[in-house]
Amino acid sequence: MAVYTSLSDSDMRALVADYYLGELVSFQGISGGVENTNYFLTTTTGKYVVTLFEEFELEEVPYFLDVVAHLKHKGFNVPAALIDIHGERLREVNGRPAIIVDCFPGGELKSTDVTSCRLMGEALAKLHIAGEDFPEHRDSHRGVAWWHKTSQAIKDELEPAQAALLQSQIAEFDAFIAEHDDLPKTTIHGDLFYNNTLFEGNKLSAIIDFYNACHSWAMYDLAIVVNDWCSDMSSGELDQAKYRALLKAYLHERDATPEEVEAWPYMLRIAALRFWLSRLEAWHGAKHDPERLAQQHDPLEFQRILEARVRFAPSLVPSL
Ligand SMILES: Nc1ncnc2c1ncn2[C@@H]1O[C@H](COP(=O)(O)OP(=O)(O)O)[C@@H](O)[C@H]1O
Ligand SMILES: N[C@@H](CCOP(=O)(O)O)C(=O)O
Repeated sequence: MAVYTSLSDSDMRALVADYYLGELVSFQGISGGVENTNYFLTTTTGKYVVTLFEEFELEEVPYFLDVVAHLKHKGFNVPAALIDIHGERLREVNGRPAIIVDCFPGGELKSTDVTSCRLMGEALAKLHIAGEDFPEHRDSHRGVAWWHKTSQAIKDELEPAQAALLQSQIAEFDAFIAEHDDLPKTTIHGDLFYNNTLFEGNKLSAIIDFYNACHSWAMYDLAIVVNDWCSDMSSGELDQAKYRALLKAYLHERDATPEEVEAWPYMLRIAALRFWLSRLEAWHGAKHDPERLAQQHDPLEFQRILEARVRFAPSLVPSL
């Protein structure tokens, strides 16, 4: 279970007393996520989620809270931090930065289908348009500099063919992006896997977990979404019906420029590489701790997706 920082009953009571949330009724650690500690919290006024940030220090968190506040202001169902009795939205709890947000209705999808892919494509395009005028521009903490550093640091742990694949893909992307530094950017989610959405029946009820948000290429974010929502995880291959539904809905809301069409195959590959690498890093970091290792996502899934996109990367537009 991904509860890295445990909260006792008295910790939680003290926390709740600092908000206008009535009395504590119950709380329970949330399994599922791997980055932060999350608790479901029930009080006499409703249901909430407490998040303790495990990867960021206090001063790094406001950017992410600002992104969510911006999108909420524009009408998206996203988890904005609640304000406490001191007028603050961010505090430290047991040494970690912490927030409380509303708990949204709905549940995680067990798997994606054509309908959910269509809804995601439409919502993602609207998110990208809404993020264009967000004034804070933060680079990704798992962006170009990170994948250079991490691929170097981890290469000796890999099979020679894996290390060669990583290096060749990074070099190919570097060469492409050096010639295309004006590719459209916006505020992106950066980790919009289907387990970061909630659905009520056939309705997308919320988008959560904005802690990989950054200012980056819209096509990179779209590729992150496509690789997770539209891939067969056992082979890495794209499900063409889901893929077409997601792209058609996205492009209906937001036109792609010719440069974005050209960038698309590179983005599919580098987006796969980014998650292969973060999973490899987490896997190797946890390998001496069986409990933590058991919580990690399988790196091989994204190696297979990358290999599949190297074999065949579809174009953005003629697929419709
Ligand atoms: N605001 C929320 N409303 C409802 N469920 C939530 C909310 N925030 C998190 N969850 C649940 O907790 C799980 C883990 O949260 P997530 O933010 O993905 O964790 P992590 O930051 O570790 O990736 C989600 O998959 C979802 O089921
Ligand atoms: N989506 C990433 C992992 C991000 O962490 P999570 O806590 O949202 O699962 C992946 O699948 O590698």
